Amino acid sequence: MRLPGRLSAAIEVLADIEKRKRPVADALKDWGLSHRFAGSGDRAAIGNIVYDALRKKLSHAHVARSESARSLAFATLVRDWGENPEALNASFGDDKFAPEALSAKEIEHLTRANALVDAPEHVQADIPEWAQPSFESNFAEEWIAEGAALAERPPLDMRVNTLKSTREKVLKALKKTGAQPTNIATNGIRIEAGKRDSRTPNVQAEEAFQKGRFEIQDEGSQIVSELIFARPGEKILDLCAGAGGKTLAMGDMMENKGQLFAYDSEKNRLAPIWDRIKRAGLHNVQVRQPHHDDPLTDLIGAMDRVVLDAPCTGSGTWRRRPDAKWRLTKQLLDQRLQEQEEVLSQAVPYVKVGGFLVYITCSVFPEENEGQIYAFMDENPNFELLSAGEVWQDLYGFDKPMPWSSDLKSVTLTPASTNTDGFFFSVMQRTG
Ligand SMILES: C[S@@+](CC[C@H](N)C(=O)[O-])C[C@H]1O[C@@H](n2cnc3c(N)ncnc32)[C@H](O)[C@@H]1O
Repeated sequence: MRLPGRLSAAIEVLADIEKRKRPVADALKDWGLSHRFAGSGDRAAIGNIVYDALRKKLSHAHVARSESARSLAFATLVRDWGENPEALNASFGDDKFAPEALSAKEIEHLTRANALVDAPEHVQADIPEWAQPSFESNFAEEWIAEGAALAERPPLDMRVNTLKSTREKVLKALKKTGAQPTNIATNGIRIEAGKRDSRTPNVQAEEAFQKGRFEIQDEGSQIVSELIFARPGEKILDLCAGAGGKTLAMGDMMENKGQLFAYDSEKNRLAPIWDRIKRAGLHNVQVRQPHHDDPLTDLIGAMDRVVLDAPCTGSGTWRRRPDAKWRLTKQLLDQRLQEQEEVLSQAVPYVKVGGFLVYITCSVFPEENEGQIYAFMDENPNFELLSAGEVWQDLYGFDKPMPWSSDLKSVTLTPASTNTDGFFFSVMQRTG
């Protein structure tokens, strides 16, 4: 397929997503199944147009003066991919798969200079209007830039498993992909986001991945995992372990010594963890599944650290899941806040006196972050907020990009500040 056919396909998929309110991955998969002639390059290019269109849905619609699937797709090509509208029209001439050519009016809109100057601020930031107060309170005058950075394409990040390899060796194995060391995370590797129709390399097909020498993990997630400061020999409960991204990173930091307990209230979420543990060569992880008898009673009062990678809105990952950005509602945020309160109080009994409670989210909303831990400490005066700064300086020194911090203790990573996904990290010590 050439670009005109790919553009038509992207318009079809975007219309399907809008009409049936379905996740983008499902809509793309269905399109692929019903168009088996399309090659992997076509699918990647169509996916890129669809994801880019959704990332900047509001600003594209403002510029194009229409929210239609057609307008979003064309705006993506002109604003993000640098296509010239007249040249696009000319390329449609002999292509039977091309969409209808752009009208003079459409071209006028798409090429208007400074088209976002008169746009409402949340449109400039490409975030839902209801989320504006949260962004403003978190990021002050930087909030539009922070929103806009969450609307860019993300890189592909990997964490080297030091139990099995070194960063140098994995970099060598992935040389042809253009992989480079990450800027902040100690053992991270990054393949920068491509432009236009470029394909992300399938690193999971590499021998180094199959042999457990690296895992896919965003650099922000790697950084918060390092900040947990898991030490060899400790006992640590990962209470919201899910598929085990943080579990694996902690296991590596613990050098396979001590005991890690991985639990999640949703059995299905734990499903990938066994394979991942095995591939990583970890021997010190016990997976505990939900059970009608409490599966964690033996851990009460015994944990050096309890890690809460809490259920959250995922607003820090909007670059990767732009459709979730538009599906999120204030009601869903309120639901997550309730779950976070519950999981925080659930964690308390397992933390030994002198031990640490780590609270992490992949959200940039202060309600889910500082709001939760300060409310928790009001209720639990035997927990004291520590500064993540010291560990940060030990690990990364002073010359790396710095995260946001409203209290100089907890930290918020963002695409605009640390060039990572958005993450919140805080650590509290149990004093009594
Ligand atoms: C952000 S995800 C965890 C991601 C995972 N730690 C990783 O790094 O791949 C949050 C997880 O918390 C789980 N969860 C929600 N409420 C919980 C609860 N009360 N107790 C334990 N797990 C819970 C969810 O099922 C979900 O898998």
